[in-house]
Amino acid sequence: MTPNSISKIYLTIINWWFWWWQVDNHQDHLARTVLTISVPLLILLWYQLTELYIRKGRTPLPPGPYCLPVIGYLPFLSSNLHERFTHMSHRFGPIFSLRLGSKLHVVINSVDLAKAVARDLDQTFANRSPPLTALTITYGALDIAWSNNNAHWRNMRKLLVSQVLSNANLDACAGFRTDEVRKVVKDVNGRIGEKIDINKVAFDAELNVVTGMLWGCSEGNDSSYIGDGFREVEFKIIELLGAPNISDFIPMLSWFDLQGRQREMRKIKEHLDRIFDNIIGGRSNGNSRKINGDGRKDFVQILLELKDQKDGPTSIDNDQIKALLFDILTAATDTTSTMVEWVMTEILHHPEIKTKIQQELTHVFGTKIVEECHLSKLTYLDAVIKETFRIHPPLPLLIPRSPDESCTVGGYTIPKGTIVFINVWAIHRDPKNWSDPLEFKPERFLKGKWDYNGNNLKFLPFGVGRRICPGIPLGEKMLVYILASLLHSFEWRLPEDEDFDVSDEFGFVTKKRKPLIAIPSQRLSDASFYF
Ligand code: HEM
Repeated sequence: MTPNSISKIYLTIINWWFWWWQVDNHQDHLARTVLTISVPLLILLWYQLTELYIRKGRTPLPPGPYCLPVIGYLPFLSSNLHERFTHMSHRFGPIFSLRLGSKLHVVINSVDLAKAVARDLDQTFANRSPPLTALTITYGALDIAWSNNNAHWRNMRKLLVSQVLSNANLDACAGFRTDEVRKVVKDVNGRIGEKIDINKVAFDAELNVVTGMLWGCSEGNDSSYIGDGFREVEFKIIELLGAPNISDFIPMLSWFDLQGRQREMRKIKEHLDRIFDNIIGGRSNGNSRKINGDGRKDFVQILLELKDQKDGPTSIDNDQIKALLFDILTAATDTTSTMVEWVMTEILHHPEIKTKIQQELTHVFGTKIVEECHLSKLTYLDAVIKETFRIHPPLPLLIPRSPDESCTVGGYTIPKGTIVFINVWAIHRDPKNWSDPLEFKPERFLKGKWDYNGNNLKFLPFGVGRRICPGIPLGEKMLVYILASLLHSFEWRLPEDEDFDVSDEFGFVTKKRKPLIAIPSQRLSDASFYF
């Protein structure tokens, strides 16, 4: 049946219905009322019976709450999705499903089932199902994070890992990190006794390191391209990526963009587009192609050369370059600064832990400034960072995955195209996995071997399987370097009027609800280390 004939039938029924209601016949009154109520009920019953019939003999869907027709469970979701899902897992079990609008969602809340999805069926569950805001900002999922598991994704990920995040390149770019972290120490020293937004300090440092690695210049530099206010732009992007959008759940409404989310994201995309066009345009004018001081090409240069090899197996186009630059900038900055803020919050909340970290720092660096080459000796600080990741994973539901065929997990069917969350927040706080899970005890990470590579499925702050974060080596280095420098060079205290607050706010990156503001004082006796 064509859509045209369906709409004709639909219009005829509506016309007939209205005509009947307008007939002034009192005998029809009761019949009309009964029919008006019973027709929707019959449709609902028919829908449920059809579902039952289709599913007869098949493994059932995971259990879950009752969902309303059309809108599903949407009206009952609270804003802190990670907490809500964790509560629901206590009621429905380690795997449950819910329909949001017309889309089926499944939430995985246990180590065993996370293993089934991200290890045993890793290949099947390697697709994404990007929300419309993500499609808008990534040129239609041409980036890495939102792309499906295909040749393009493999090519982009390989490029990032081999050209930006390889040990050789990270070693070669050590100068960027040293310069930026020293700049942080100098800037903070210039604001002794003042209130400092810790997230901003860390964000700017990470942004400068990453732009340095990508196109050789940092913010505040004439040729940084990024300009002021990138942090605010990025916060807006993260907000839009995590905010529920009716258009995603009820696709027939997407055309109207009722909440204006796609419109807002399109504006941001135009802004970023201009920045990336400037960078690419600047290089395309022949002689201004950028080579780093030591003779190595920076990442933009490598990408442009690949672009020149038109139709080659690894050639890429302008939009793909921009999507990749977008991914790296946003994936690296907000996560790292959010974690620096959480770690500093927990440390200020636990003075005995701060003392232990500073003793370790004094033991390793004496009264001198922190050097990157000795960071691996900071085992206690490393344990504190890991414990903070356990309690406050910045992506508590990771990035949702989607199976490319129907499959069975934990005895339940997960249909092709379902949106699947791995609830790392629940796994990190499950008493089956951790003793006293709500207590902040870094010592638990001093025993045994813990890393961020998803080897132990009780601890997954960077994800697991083939979609695991490729930025672990850079993220880890920057976190330890910034934190060690802030804590070795300065004493920190909260402003008098500030209460401790460890509450979070769910988002694509889940941040502290209230930004951490702290006041520094000098800690090193030799003032020359601050300049
Ligand atoms: C503290 C720092 C960071 C944290 C906590 C973090 C966390 C994560 C998480 C949880 C994921 C999703 C993994 C999954 O779905 O299983 C992810 C994906 C990703 N991250 Fe990171 N990340 C950090 C730093 C970085 C850095 C520095 C980069 C790059 C320079 C980066 C690039 C990416 C990319 C490209 C993806 C998508 C991977 C894919 O879908 O194949 N991240 N990250």
